[in-house]
Amino acid sequence: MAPASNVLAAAGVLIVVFFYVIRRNRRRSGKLPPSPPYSLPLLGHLHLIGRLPHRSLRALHLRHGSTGGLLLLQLGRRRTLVASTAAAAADLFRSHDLAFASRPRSVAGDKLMYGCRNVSFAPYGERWRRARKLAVVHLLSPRRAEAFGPVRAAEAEALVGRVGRATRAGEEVPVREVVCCYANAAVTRAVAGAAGAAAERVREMVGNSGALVAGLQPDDVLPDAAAKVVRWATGMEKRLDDMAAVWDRLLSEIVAAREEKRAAAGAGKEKEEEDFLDVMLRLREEGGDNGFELTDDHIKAMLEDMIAAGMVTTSVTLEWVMAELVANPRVMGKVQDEIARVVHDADEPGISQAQLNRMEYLRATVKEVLRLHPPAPLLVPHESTAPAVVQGYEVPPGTALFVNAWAVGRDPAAWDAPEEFRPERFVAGGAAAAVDFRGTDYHFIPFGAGRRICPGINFALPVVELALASLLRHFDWSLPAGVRPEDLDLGEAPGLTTPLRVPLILIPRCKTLA
Ligand code: HEM
Repeated sequence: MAPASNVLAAAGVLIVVFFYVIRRNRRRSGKLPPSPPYSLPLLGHLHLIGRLPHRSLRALHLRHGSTGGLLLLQLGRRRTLVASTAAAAADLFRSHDLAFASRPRSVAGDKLMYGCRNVSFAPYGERWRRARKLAVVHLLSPRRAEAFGPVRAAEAEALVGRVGRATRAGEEVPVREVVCCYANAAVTRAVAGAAGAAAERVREMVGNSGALVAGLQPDDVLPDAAAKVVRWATGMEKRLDDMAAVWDRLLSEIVAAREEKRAAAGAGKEKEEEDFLDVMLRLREEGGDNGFELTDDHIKAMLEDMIAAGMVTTSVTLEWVMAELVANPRVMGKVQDEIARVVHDADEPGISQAQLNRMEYLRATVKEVLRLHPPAPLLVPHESTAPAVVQGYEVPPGTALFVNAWAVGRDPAAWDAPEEFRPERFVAGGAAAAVDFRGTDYHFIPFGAGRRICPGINFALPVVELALASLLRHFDWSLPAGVRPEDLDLGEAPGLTTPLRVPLILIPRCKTLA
């Protein structure tokens, strides 16, 4: 063949290959959910995510997402599907829950939670199922939540006492600190019986660990070996190892002290008096819980998981409720009137669960806060283990999933006046009176939905409601001099959970205490 025809033939082949590649890419990208156009080598779309990922992701969805509410991002090495509308959340939880029921691997989770031998970060499978069942049956069921009533009542009384002392001393109250102390004590006592100095150490550890798992980690972005080098070079590896060692010392001490006490007490406690640690030790002595292996590491991982998952979320919720109430004095007045109507005997020391159940407006207020400020705005990341076709788009296995509960709670297709703080929508006669957060109303998912829905709802609600009713029954609350409600900064701090950016400081005035 002559050289000129060689060149022509080669050009022809190139043109055919070129058009084949273009067509194939078009066909493939036609099937994948839409993505923002600009992606950088290694980083992918990471440069488009700001300090508050739930806000960045909603902004990206509005510019580049599908009309159904899906967006596909490449976040470093992780292909990530983002669901930002109620319709997308409904489709995922209703039709693809099993495919997306796992968790992406996290080195911080591995190191801090004994190789993910806990519930929250465990990959989907038999081990996760058994660990979750253990926690639900023995700590988080409605019956167990009721049994912990006296612990909650004692801690609510301590909370009122603490605020009362500040009031008498004419001091401002750092709301985050007092509600953290309360939530820590209420959760830690039910989980591990720890009180006083041990509970204080636990509180400090939970705070420090939160900072280490917040934000994007090197292993989210880089291949394993490169991520390890970055963790080592930045000191992250050492910080994680040190933190894991301190947690392990603390949890080992708590477990050993309890084993000693149980051995000394002989037959042990009545079953109703047991905390979660007692139950796990008893089950181990009896030969395990239905095949779930209860090694020391499993027990410590479960304790740490329940304490961390329960304490931060409930205290973050309480601080947000107090912030929204001082920003909306009309709502605060209505909640206080309701409490006064239900608890009319001033000499009654505490507030019973039956009384809390009659406080419809207080419950609606907590719901409205969870709609606007879900403590975990992107839930906990999920990961798919099987291919799925979601709203006609192909999503390959191994894709991480962020469900933006914060954006879903503000979806204008699902909520009237979504940006307004209006608890009335949740009371009888309101547009959302029948809407609940237990996983069937997909436009209201502060606890998630589907298989990985928070199992702690029954435990969390009385903790939050009792503290709130006690704080509002005994005190009037106002902002420090010179700060007007409209000046209050209602921005979030970044992290897996998002407290207020600026810790809330309030002035209480005693209503009922001598
Ligand atoms: C207001 C309080 C709370 C909120 C808003 C909340 C929210 C959440 C959310 C969004 C998830 C992730 C759901 C998902 O991945 O789709 C979760 C998981 C979890 N929560 Fe909660 N939570 C709260 C209280 C609690 C409490 C008190 C406990 C236990 C004492 C608890 C234990 C857990 C556990 C163990 C998981 C992991 C479930 C799994 O992966 O299977 N939570 N929670």
